[in-house]
Amino acid sequence: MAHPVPEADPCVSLSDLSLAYPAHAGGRTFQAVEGLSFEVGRGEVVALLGESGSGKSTVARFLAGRGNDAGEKSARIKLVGGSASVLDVPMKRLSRRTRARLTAYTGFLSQEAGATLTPELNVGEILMEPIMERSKRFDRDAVGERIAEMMDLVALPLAKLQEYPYELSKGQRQRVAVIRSLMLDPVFLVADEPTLGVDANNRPKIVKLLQWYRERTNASMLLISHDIGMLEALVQEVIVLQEGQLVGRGDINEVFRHADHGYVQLLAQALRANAYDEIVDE
Ligand SMILES: Nc1ncnc2c1ncn2[C@@H]1O[C@H](COP(=O)(O)OP(=O)(O)OP(=O)(O)O)[C@@H](O)[C@H]1O
Repeated sequence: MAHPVPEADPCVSLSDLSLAYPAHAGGRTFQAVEGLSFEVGRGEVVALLGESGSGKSTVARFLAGRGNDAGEKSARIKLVGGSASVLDVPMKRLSRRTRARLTAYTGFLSQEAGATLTPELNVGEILMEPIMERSKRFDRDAVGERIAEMMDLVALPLAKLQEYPYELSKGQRQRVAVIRSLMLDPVFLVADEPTLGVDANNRPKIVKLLQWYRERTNASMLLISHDIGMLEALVQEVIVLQEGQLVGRGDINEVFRHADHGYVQLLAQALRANAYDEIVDE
């Protein structure tokens, strides 16, 4: 049985990978990703960019080992071509046990994670839950200190630990979700739009938390984000998808400066209009 290797380099490797959603309601299998090849080196932060429906979340969920998590069968992601490995674990036909081992090392922040916090738990319980599920024996003081440090970084007062999700603002809920995704010290973090829907004042706090985490742990990350502040602060390489295929890839500045694909040019223009100049002018 494959065991995840936390120090694997590359941390993620895809070769000609194709992913599909199963046929349902009389429809046909839908191929969401086609012939995708890239690597994420150990300690590297890669961003996946692309328009809505280009396959970013599908890739993210699959690589985080959560391709089968969705309740409905129709939302389960199938590897239908090529190969992928994460922390040296081949992703084809993952057994339940191997998947559980892998997800102990890979953090996942789903899109709109803040909206899916368990309503019956207070923030303290929500943050402790991943640790409690793993083992009842842990150093409470050390965990408490880490939670306090992360709360401080994202400017959440400790009093919030007693509050329930409905008592928090959307941005506060999202910050709690980001902290939660880091609670098990993932060596590989997959984050789908971590700052989406968070107001401009609070977005840099999430960026700061992820930067702090990376500096502390040298974790590898796959980020889906069109947030300039986040790309600028964290990302070395970008991968651009369109209709499930790779249409641009490389150093963030190079890709946008020398975009030879129509969509990449459009994306670069859109990002530039949102202060991307700050990056390219450096
Ligand atoms: N559960 C599902 N069943 C069938 N098709 C799906 C399912 N989820 C997504 N898709 C399809 O797969 C394609 C890729 O979707 P995906 O969510 O990965 O794109 P995305 O780039 O993350 O989009 P967004 O930026 O809007 O989140 C889309 O055409 C989408 O309609």
